[in-house]
Amino acid sequence: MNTLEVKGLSVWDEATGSAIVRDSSFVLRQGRCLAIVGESGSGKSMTCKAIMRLNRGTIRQSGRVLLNGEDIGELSEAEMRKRRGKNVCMIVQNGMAAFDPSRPVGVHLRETLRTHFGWGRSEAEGVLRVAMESVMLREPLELMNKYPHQLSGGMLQRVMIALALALRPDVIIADEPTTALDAISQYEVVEQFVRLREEMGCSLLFVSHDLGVVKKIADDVVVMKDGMIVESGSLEAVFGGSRHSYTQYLLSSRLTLSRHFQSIMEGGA
Ligand SMILES: Nc1ncnc2c1ncn2[C@@H]1O[C@H](COP(=O)(O)OP(=O)(O)OP(=O)(O)O)[C@@H](O)[C@H]1O
Repeated sequence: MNTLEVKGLSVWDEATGSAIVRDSSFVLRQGRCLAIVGESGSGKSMTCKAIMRLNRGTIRQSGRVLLNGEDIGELSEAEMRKRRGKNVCMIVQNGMAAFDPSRPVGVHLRETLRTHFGWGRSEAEGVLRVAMESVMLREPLELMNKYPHQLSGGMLQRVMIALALALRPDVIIADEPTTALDAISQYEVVEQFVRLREEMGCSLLFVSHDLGVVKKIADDVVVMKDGMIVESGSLEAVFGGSRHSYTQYLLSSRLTLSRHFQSIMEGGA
Protein backbone atom coordinates (compact mmCIF):
# COMPACT_ATOMS: atom_id res chain seq x y z
CA MET A 1 0.00 0.00 0.00
CA ASN A 2 1.31 3.43 -0.91
CA THR A 3 0.71 5.81 1.96
CA LEU A 4 1.40 8.91 -0.07
CA GLU A 5 1.37 9.18 -3.81
CA VAL A 6 2.21 12.36 -5.68
CA LYS A 7 1.24 12.34 -9.34
CA GLY A 8 2.27 15.02 -11.81
CA LEU A 9 2.54 17.76 -9.21
CA SER A 10 3.30 21.21 -10.59
CA VAL A 11 3.55 24.40 -8.57
CA TRP A 12 3.86 27.88 -10.04
CA ASP A 13 3.60 31.51 -9.09
CA GLU A 14 0.67 33.06 -10.91
CA ALA A 15 2.00 36.57 -10.30
CA THR A 16 5.28 36.02 -12.14
CA GLY A 17 4.40 32.96 -14.22
CA SER A 18 7.49 31.19 -12.89
CA ALA A 19 7.44 27.41 -12.56
CA ILE A 20 8.52 26.20 -9.10
CA VAL A 21 7.83 22.44 -9.22
CA ARG A 22 7.44 20.71 -12.60
CA ASP A 23 5.47 17.53 -13.14
CA SER A 24 6.78 15.77 -10.05
CA SER A 25 5.73 12.19 -9.24
CA PHE A 26 6.85 9.93 -6.41
CA VAL A 27 5.56 7.37 -3.97
CA LEU A 28 6.07 7.02 -0.22
CA ARG A 29 5.39 3.44 0.79
CA GLN A 30 3.96 2.31 4.12
CA GLY A 31 6.57 2.37 6.89
CA ARG A 32 9.35 3.71 4.66
CA CYS A 33 11.39 6.89 4.72
CA LEU A 34 11.65 8.78 1.45
CA ALA A 35 14.16 11.63 1.38
CA ILE A 36 13.94 14.57 -0.99
CA VAL A 37 17.37 16.06 -1.58
CA GLY A 38 18.58 18.93 -3.72
CA GLU A 39 20.20 22.30 -3.45
CA SER A 40 18.60 25.39 -1.99
CA GLY A 41 15.78 26.63 -4.21
CA SER A 42 15.23 23.31 -5.99
CA GLY A 43 11.59 23.15 -4.83
CA LYS A 44 11.73 20.76 -1.86
CA SER A 45 9.79 22.96 0.58
CA MET A 46 7.23 23.99 -2.01
CA THR A 47 6.61 20.30 -2.75
CA CYS A 48 5.92 19.65 0.97
CA LYS A 49 3.67 22.68 1.28
CA ALA A 50 1.78 21.62 -1.86
CA ILE A 51 1.15 18.17 -0.34
CA MET A 52 -0.16 19.87 2.83
CA ARG A 53 -2.08 22.40 0.68
CA LEU A 54 -0.40 25.18 2.60
CA ASN A 55 0.81 27.34 -0.29
CA ARG A 56 -0.90 30.71 -0.19
CA GLY A 57 -1.22 33.94 -2.15
CA THR A 58 -0.38 33.69 -5.84
CA ILE A 59 1.03 30.17 -5.62
CA ARG A 60 -1.00 27.60 -7.59
CA GLN A 61 -0.70 23.85 -7.95
CA SER A 62 -1.96 21.05 -10.19
CA GLY A 63 -1.62 17.28 -10.14
CA ARG A 64 -2.85 14.73 -7.64
CA VAL A 65 -1.86 13.93 -4.06
CA LEU A 66 -3.24 10.64 -2.73
CA LEU A 67 -3.10 9.96 1.00
CA ASN A 68 -4.00 6.34 1.74
CA GLY A 69 -5.61 6.29 -1.68
CA GLU A 70 -7.75 9.38 -1.05
CA ASP A 71 -7.24 12.36 -3.37
CA ILE A 72 -6.72 15.13 -0.83
CA GLY A 73 -6.87 17.77 -3.54
CA GLU A 74 -10.60 17.09 -3.75
CA LEU A 75 -11.25 17.79 -0.07
CA SER A 76 -12.83 20.98 1.22
CA GLU A 77 -10.52 23.18 3.31
CA ALA A 78 -12.43 22.12 6.46
CA GLU A 79 -11.85 18.43 5.66
CA MET A 80 -8.21 19.11 4.80
CA ARG A 81 -7.73 20.81 8.18
CA LYS A 82 -8.86 17.60 9.85
CA ARG A 83 -6.28 15.58 7.86
CA ARG A 84 -3.45 17.94 8.84
CA GLY A 85 -2.04 16.76 12.13
CA LYS A 86 -4.12 13.64 12.42
CA ASN A 87 -3.26 11.93 9.11
CA VAL A 88 -0.36 13.98 7.78
CA CYS A 89 1.82 16.02 10.07
CA MET A 90 4.55 18.49 9.11
CA ILE A 91 7.65 19.25 11.16
CA VAL A 92 9.33 22.41 9.94
CA GLN A 93 12.87 23.71 9.92
CA ASN A 94 12.45 26.45 12.46
CA GLY A 95 10.68 25.24 15.59
CA MET A 96 10.37 28.80 16.84
CA ALA A 97 8.15 29.76 13.88
CA ALA A 98 5.84 26.79 14.49
CA PHE A 99 4.75 27.95 17.93
CA ASP A 100 2.83 31.02 19.03
CA PRO A 101 5.51 33.14 20.80
CA SER A 102 2.94 34.68 23.15
CA ARG A 103 1.77 31.42 24.73
CA PRO A 104 3.46 28.55 26.58
CA VAL A 105 4.16 25.61 24.25
CA GLY A 106 1.83 23.35 26.27
CA VAL A 107 -1.19 25.46 25.28
CA HIS A 108 -0.50 24.85 21.58
CA LEU A 109 0.11 21.13 22.16
CA ARG A 110 -3.06 20.63 24.21
CA GLU A 111 -5.16 22.60 21.72
CA THR A 112 -3.89 20.49 18.82
CA LEU A 113 -4.82 17.27 20.63
CA ARG A 114 -8.19 18.66 21.68
CA THR A 115 -8.98 19.66 18.08
CA HIS A 116 -8.12 16.23 16.65
CA PHE A 117 -9.18 13.88 19.44
CA GLY A 118 -11.44 15.97 21.69
CA TRP A 119 -9.15 15.27 24.66
CA GLY A 120 -9.39 17.32 27.85
CA ARG A 121 -6.40 18.83 29.61
CA SER A 122 -5.43 15.88 31.82
CA GLU A 123 -5.82 13.29 29.06
CA ALA A 124 -3.76 15.40 26.63
CA GLU A 125 -1.08 16.04 29.26
CA GLY A 126 -0.86 12.34 30.07
CA VAL A 127 -0.22 11.41 26.43
CA LEU A 128 2.15 14.34 25.91
CA ARG A 129 4.14 13.44 29.02
CA VAL A 130 4.82 9.93 27.71
CA ALA A 131 5.62 11.24 24.21
CA MET A 132 7.99 13.92 25.53
CA GLU A 133 9.80 11.51 27.82
CA SER A 134 10.27 9.15 24.89
CA VAL A 135 12.16 11.88 22.99
CA MET A 136 14.33 12.53 26.05
CA LEU A 137 12.64 15.74 27.14
CA ARG A 138 12.93 15.78 30.90
CA GLU A 139 10.31 17.25 33.25
CA PRO A 140 7.68 17.56 30.51
CA LEU A 141 5.00 19.24 32.61
CA GLU A 142 7.41 22.03 33.57
CA LEU A 143 8.53 22.30 29.97
CA MET A 144 4.95 22.72 28.74
CA ASN A 145 4.71 25.90 30.83
CA LYS A 146 7.66 27.47 29.05
CA TYR A 147 7.43 29.96 26.18
CA PRO A 148 9.06 29.01 22.84
CA HIS A 149 11.90 31.52 23.31
CA GLN A 150 12.84 29.81 26.58
CA LEU A 151 13.65 26.56 24.73
CA SER A 152 16.61 25.79 22.45
CA GLY A 153 16.12 24.96 18.76
CA GLY A 154 16.90 21.29 19.44
CA MET A 155 14.34 21.15 22.25
CA LEU A 156 11.64 22.73 20.08
CA GLN A 157 12.31 20.18 17.32
CA ARG A 158 11.95 17.41 19.89
CA VAL A 159 8.69 18.97 21.17
CA MET A 160 7.37 18.84 17.57
CA ILE A 161 8.46 15.21 17.24
CA ALA A 162 6.72 14.46 20.57
CA LEU A 163 3.54 16.05 19.24
CA ALA A 164 3.83 13.88 16.13
CA LEU A 165 4.20 10.84 18.40
CA ALA A 166 1.06 11.85 20.27
CA LEU A 167 -0.90 12.47 17.05
CA ARG A 168 0.23 9.18 15.45
CA PRO A 169 -0.31 10.36 11.86
CA ASP A 170 0.04 8.05 8.86
CA VAL A 171 2.64 10.33 7.26
CA ILE A 172 5.14 12.71 8.80
CA ILE A 173 6.69 15.34 6.56
CA ALA A 174 9.90 16.71 8.03
CA ASP A 175 11.17 19.75 6.11
CA GLU A 176 14.86 20.30 6.93
CA PRO A 177 14.24 19.47 10.61
CA THR A 178 17.92 19.57 11.52
CA THR A 179 19.20 22.41 9.36
CA ALA A 180 18.94 25.15 11.97
CA LEU A 181 20.65 23.05 14.66
CA ASP A 182 24.23 22.64 15.79
CA ALA A 183 25.91 19.28 15.16
CA ILE A 184 25.16 17.80 18.60
CA SER A 185 21.45 18.75 18.45
CA GLN A 186 21.31 17.41 14.87
CA TYR A 187 22.57 14.10 16.13
CA GLU A 188 19.95 13.99 18.90
CA VAL A 189 17.07 14.99 16.64
CA VAL A 190 18.00 12.43 13.95
CA GLU A 191 18.16 9.75 16.65
CA GLN A 192 14.61 10.72 17.68
CA PHE A 193 13.39 10.43 14.09
CA VAL A 194 14.90 6.96 13.89
CA ARG A 195 13.07 6.04 17.12
CA LEU A 196 9.84 7.60 15.91
CA ARG A 197 9.90 5.32 12.89
CA GLU A 198 10.73 2.29 14.99
CA GLU A 199 8.00 3.01 17.53
CA MET A 200 5.21 4.12 15.20
CA GLY A 201 6.08 2.45 11.94
CA CYS A 202 4.89 5.65 10.28
CA SER A 203 5.86 6.74 6.79
CA LEU A 204 8.31 9.60 6.68
CA LEU A 205 8.96 12.16 3.97
CA PHE A 206 12.26 13.69 4.98
CA VAL A 207 13.57 16.79 3.23
CA SER A 208 17.21 17.66 3.65
CA HIS A 209 20.20 18.95 1.81
CA ASP A 210 22.40 17.18 4.34
CA LEU A 211 23.25 13.90 2.69
CA GLY A 212 24.94 12.58 5.85
CA VAL A 213 21.59 12.79 7.65
CA VAL A 214 19.78 11.28 4.66
CA LYS A 215 22.20 8.32 4.59
CA LYS A 216 21.37 7.65 8.21
CA ILE A 217 17.59 7.69 7.91
CA ALA A 218 16.27 7.17 4.35
CA ASP A 219 15.25 4.01 2.47
CA ASP A 220 14.50 5.77 -0.79
CA VAL A 221 15.68 9.04 -2.31
CA VAL A 222 14.33 11.60 -4.77
CA VAL A 223 16.81 14.14 -6.17
CA MET A 224 15.41 17.54 -7.22
CA LYS A 225 17.01 20.21 -9.37
CA ASP A 226 15.31 23.41 -10.57
CA GLY A 227 11.88 22.09 -9.60
CA MET A 228 12.28 18.76 -11.37
CA ILE A 229 13.04 15.26 -10.18
CA VAL A 230 16.27 14.25 -11.92
CA GLU A 231 16.77 10.89 -10.22
CA SER A 232 14.98 8.58 -7.79
CA GLY A 233 15.41 5.11 -6.34
CA SER A 234 16.60 3.23 -3.29
CA LEU A 235 19.25 4.87 -1.09
CA GLU A 236 21.79 2.30 -2.22
CA ALA A 237 21.02 2.83 -5.90
CA VAL A 238 21.09 6.63 -5.76
CA PHE A 239 24.02 7.05 -3.37
CA GLY A 240 25.97 4.03 -4.50
CA GLY A 241 25.53 3.93 -8.23
CA SER A 242 24.19 7.29 -9.34
CA ARG A 243 24.54 7.96 -13.04
CA HIS A 244 23.21 11.48 -13.00
CA SER A 245 25.90 14.14 -12.99
CA TYR A 246 23.90 16.44 -10.67
CA THR A 247 23.52 13.69 -8.04
CA GLN A 248 27.23 12.93 -8.34
CA TYR A 249 27.98 16.62 -7.83
CA LEU A 250 25.69 16.76 -4.77
CA LEU A 251 27.28 13.63 -3.35
CA SER A 252 30.83 14.88 -3.75
CA SER A 253 30.17 18.35 -2.32
CA ARG A 254 27.59 17.58 0.35
CA LEU A 255 29.10 14.45 1.82
CA THR A 256 32.30 16.38 2.50
CA LEU A 257 30.30 18.98 4.42
CA SER A 258 28.50 16.25 6.36
CA ARG A 259 31.65 14.50 7.49
CA HIS A 260 31.65 16.22 10.88
CA PHE A 261 28.07 15.14 11.49
CA GLN A 262 28.88 11.59 10.40
CA SER A 263 31.83 11.40 12.78
CA ILE A 264 29.53 12.40 15.66
CA MET A 265 26.96 9.77 14.65
CA GLU A 266 29.67 7.16 14.67
CA GLY A 267 30.99 8.33 18.03
CA GLY A 268 34.27 9.60 16.63
CA ALA A 269 33.94 13.31 17.49
N1 LIG B 1 6.03 32.23 -1.45
C1 LIG B 1 6.72 32.13 -2.59
N2 LIG B 1 6.35 32.84 -3.67
C2 LIG B 1 7.01 32.74 -4.85
N3 LIG B 1 8.09 31.94 -5.04
C3 LIG B 1 8.52 31.23 -3.98
C4 LIG B 1 7.86 31.27 -2.71
N4 LIG B 1 8.52 30.46 -1.85
C5 LIG B 1 9.55 29.91 -2.56
N5 LIG B 1 9.55 30.38 -3.82
C6 LIG B 1 10.50 30.01 -4.89
O1 LIG B 1 10.32 28.64 -5.20
C7 LIG B 1 11.57 28.04 -5.49
C8 LIG B 1 11.71 26.78 -4.66
O2 LIG B 1 11.79 27.16 -3.28
P1 LIG B 1 11.81 26.08 -2.11
O3 LIG B 1 11.70 26.83 -0.82
O4 LIG B 1 10.82 25.02 -2.37
O5 LIG B 1 13.27 25.48 -2.27
P2 LIG B 1 14.02 24.41 -1.36
O6 LIG B 1 14.55 23.38 -2.28
O7 LIG B 1 13.13 23.95 -0.26
O8 LIG B 1 15.23 25.27 -0.79
P3 LIG B 1 15.84 25.35 0.71
O9 LIG B 1 16.70 24.15 0.83
O10 LIG B 1 16.63 26.62 0.66
O11 LIG B 1 14.69 25.39 1.66
C9 LIG B 1 12.65 29.07 -5.23
O12 LIG B 1 13.05 29.60 -6.46
C10 LIG B 1 11.94 30.14 -4.42
O13 LIG B 1 12.45 31.40 -4.71
